[in-house]
Amino acid sequence: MIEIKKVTKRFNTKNGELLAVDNVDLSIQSGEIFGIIGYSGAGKSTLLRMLNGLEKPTEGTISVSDKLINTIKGTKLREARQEIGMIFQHFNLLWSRTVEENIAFPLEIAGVPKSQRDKRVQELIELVGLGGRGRSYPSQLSGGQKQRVGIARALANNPKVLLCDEATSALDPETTDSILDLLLNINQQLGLTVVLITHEMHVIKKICHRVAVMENGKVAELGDVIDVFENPQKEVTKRFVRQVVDVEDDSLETFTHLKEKYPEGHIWKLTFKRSIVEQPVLTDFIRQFDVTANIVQGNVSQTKNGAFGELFLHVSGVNSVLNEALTYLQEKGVQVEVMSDVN
Ligand SMILES: Nc1ncnc2c1ncn2[C@@H]1O[C@H](COP(=O)(O)OP(=O)(O)OP(=O)(O)O)[C@@H](O)[C@H]1O
Repeated sequence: MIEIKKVTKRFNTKNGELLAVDNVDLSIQSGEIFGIIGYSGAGKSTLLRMLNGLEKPTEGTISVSDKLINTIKGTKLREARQEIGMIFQHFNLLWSRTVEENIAFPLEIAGVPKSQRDKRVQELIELVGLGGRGRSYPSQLSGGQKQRVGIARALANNPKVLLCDEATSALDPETTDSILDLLLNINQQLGLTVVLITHEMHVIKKICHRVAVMENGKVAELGDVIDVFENPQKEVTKRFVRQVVDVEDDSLETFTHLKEKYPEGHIWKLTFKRSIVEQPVLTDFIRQFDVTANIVQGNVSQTKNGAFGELFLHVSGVNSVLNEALTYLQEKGVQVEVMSDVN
């Protein structure tokens, strides 16, 4: 769907040449939610803006739906852009126009007749959950509602790709989640390809299938979100993963602490990989075996491709039953470490 080949972007500044994007190769599949994360200045916005021709690469090629975005101009570029919607951190709405008029704007530019326009606007208002707010002005809306208008406007011409430039960075955590849920729904309902840039790992964790980590204009790491979370390679990636999961191995400290707190019984450390947490393994384990088990500490993260993490259980019961229970968990694919028999 999107092919970025050997793309470099240099800017001429008064302090000389600045390398913003450095020889990037990326291939983004149709229907995928692809995240690009990096700190300020990493080159994310420049890369995103090259995807709809707002910037031209200095070297390399960019194709979206088989159209070479970096070479086409004029009408051809305008037509190609109708297939690529974009939303922005600060919404970029027209303040003197109502919600309906904002959403209708790209349809007017595309020459869609008024009756079709009105119908499409109403569909979009429903799709983004803004029913009843069509006649409001942007100044009368909350941040989340403004971004919903931005999304409706970006979808007006039925694009194949939606580019999201820090779309939730100006929103509070709860509103961020509701906008991310909306993006996820749109991706599933319409099969839309979504490319988003962010500096928040939470955003990547919640909705992306794959992620590229950018640093100094280069892609430092690339992979399925769950693989990157489980096994970050580069220091920059580890820093991002730490925003949402503590990747330091603090098991020993945890164990010492738990042993003091629970002098009787046993402490088991359960490690879950991928989607196994979603299976009712723990419920079955407690139902089937005559053991007492309490979750005393845990850090399980849900990503788009499954969950992973660790749980510390305090268990007690007859040794033979405990052994059976342990075997059951291991057979279900849960890694169990008996940290020590403390009684
Ligand atoms: N039009 C421009 N002219 C000159 N330099 C630019 C221009 N646009 C971006 N840059 C520079 O290119 C580098 C990459 O910027 P870019 O905005 O792509 O990074 P970013 O990762 O999106 O960061 P941020 O989140 O702060 O926007 C920065 O050093 C920036 O100052």
